[in-house]
Amino acid sequence: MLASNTRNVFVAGSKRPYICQSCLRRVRNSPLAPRYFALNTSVRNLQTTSQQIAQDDTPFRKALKDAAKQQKKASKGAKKSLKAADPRLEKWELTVGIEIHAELNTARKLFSSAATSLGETPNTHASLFDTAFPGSQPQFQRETLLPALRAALAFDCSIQARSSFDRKHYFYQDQPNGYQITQYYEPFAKDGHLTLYAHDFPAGSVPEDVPIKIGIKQVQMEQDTAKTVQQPPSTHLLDFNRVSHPLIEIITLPHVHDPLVAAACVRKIQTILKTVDACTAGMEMGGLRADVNVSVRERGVTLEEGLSYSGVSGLGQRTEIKNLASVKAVEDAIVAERDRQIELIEGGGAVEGETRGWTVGSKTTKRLRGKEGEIDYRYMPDPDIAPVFIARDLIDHLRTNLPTLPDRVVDVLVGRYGLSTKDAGTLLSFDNGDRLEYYFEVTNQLARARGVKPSNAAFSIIGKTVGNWVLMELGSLYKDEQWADSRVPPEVLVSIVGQLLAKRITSRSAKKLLAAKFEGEERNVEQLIDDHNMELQPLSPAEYRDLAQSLLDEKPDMVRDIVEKGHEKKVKWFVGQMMARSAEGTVEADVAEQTLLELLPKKA
Ligand SMILES: Nc1ncnc2c1ncn2[C@@H]1O[C@H](COP(=O)(O)OP(=O)(O)OP(=O)(O)O)[C@@H](O)[C@H]1O
Ligand SMILES: [Mg+2]
Ligand SMILES: [Mg+2]
Repeated sequence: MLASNTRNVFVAGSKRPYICQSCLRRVRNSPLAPRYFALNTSVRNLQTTSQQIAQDDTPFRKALKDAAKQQKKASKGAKKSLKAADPRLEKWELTVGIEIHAELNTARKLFSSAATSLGETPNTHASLFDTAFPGSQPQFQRETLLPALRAALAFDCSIQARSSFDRKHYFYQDQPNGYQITQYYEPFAKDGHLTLYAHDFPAGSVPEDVPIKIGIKQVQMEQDTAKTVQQPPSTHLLDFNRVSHPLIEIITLPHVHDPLVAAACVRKIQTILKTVDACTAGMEMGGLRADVNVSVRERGVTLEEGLSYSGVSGLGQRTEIKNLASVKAVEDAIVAERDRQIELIEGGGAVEGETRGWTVGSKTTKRLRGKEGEIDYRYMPDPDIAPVFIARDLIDHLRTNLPTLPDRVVDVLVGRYGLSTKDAGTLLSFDNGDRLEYYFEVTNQLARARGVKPSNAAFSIIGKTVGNWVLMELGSLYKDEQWADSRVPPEVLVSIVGQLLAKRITSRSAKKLLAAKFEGEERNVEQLIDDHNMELQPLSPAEYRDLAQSLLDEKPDMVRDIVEKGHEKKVKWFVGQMMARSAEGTVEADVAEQTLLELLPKKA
């Protein structure tokens, strides 16, 4: 039916057939156009319901989120044992190389003018070429290069003036052409790097040898595959919306020697891609997938017959763990595979070149196929796609207009916004950059409202205060929940922190206001302050002193602990008591603390 609606014509001067666009539209709009393709294991059961797959899409995303949550829980207990020093690691060195596949943020597919899709009705965003209709031809969409180039520039790659596309053959239901179009012989970007600093690691797990530089061998463009949705027991539904969505593959050199460094590396790549607006979504939404290649070798022993990869020699035999969908999975899979390989070698065995899989929450990687089962991809230049030439002025323009990269953002957060390096790193790594954007929005709005310029010293006081509220106070409200700006919009936090800085309310009142707005309170902040009589009516200095003194007199033991044993935290307990025992809006924590410190006896 499709064939009778379609005319293949040749454009003058070109040997390439192309599909007439009006035919294409007619076919797409035809009630006979299939909405999705479904096959069971015997490829018999072709079905045509569109709602079904749309419904299946939701649980898939939910499953990803649930898996991430479960994993977070499971990892809490495992954390300690990961960090405990393993004596075997003094003998064996781990080596890891990472391949990251990231969906580019583009309007069109890589080789057709079909629009890319983000959860739309299945099989509504695919051209004839995308579904490998006989005679259809690729039409490289030049603008898909732009996010790819921004990403490669952010990794300091050398952009190649000429690059080209190749066919990588393998047969699977999600690959309608029977080959994937990728860049094997001439990728568009080579020889980049990524540097990891202290702020790229969670507090408490910063390696001693930071900064760590990891080479990036190349960045290449390629097509994504169709999405398969399982319908047990034996049906697989295919959604071609994703097929030929432009991807980049970022390939690191085998320069990583620690699972935590691999995790930081993936996290940072994700943050950089988001910063330069190259990627549609983070790992949690399936927009980024990682393969890790793992080997071990004995320290201090030169492996004469060791393997080489792109100038790095003396390596142990690698195995590859495919399709990891979270940073934690990257870390855990590497630990499990490293330990498996060491055990195998120490037991007299040898590591085999294999492709392995990893399931969230499991303790070991699982063999998928061995060397003998490796596919011969039969790479060949794609004869239907002309080479790509990238002009120097385009590269210069993109480089000049690249958004500020994360390392520079950390410098600014520390230098201008007054945050600690740790808080700056935390802000940067949370919620795929959304919390950082929120922080900037609140701080800048608040500074404008108070007439404070970024060059002014008072700016960093505002920056520090907002940092505390965004990370600590809001952080504790969100706990395990997904971050969403809309819960407490920036202007609401601006209003709460503004009232606090203007000394119109105490920090206790501010926390109550924040919690109320977080829970969906509809009245605005001003109204709530009025309705609940929260406006600060500060005690006089004499009233502060009387209150503080009466509390100190009640607890002589605690006073002794503070004065003689230096238990400074107990001062905070007194501050809390002063606030608890007075009316809302009468005691400010910092004035209370100051009064207590003045009244505490001095050490003899
Ligand atoms: N001995 C080794 N130990 C650890 N990592 C290695 C070793 N040899 C190569 N690697 C890493 O393996 C990865 C190889 O990726 P590359 O895309 O070049 O090839 P591939 O994995 O064979 O191809 P495909 O894209 O089909 O998976 C790189 O990240 C590289 O650093
Ligand atoms: Mg690869
Ligand atoms: Mg690989």
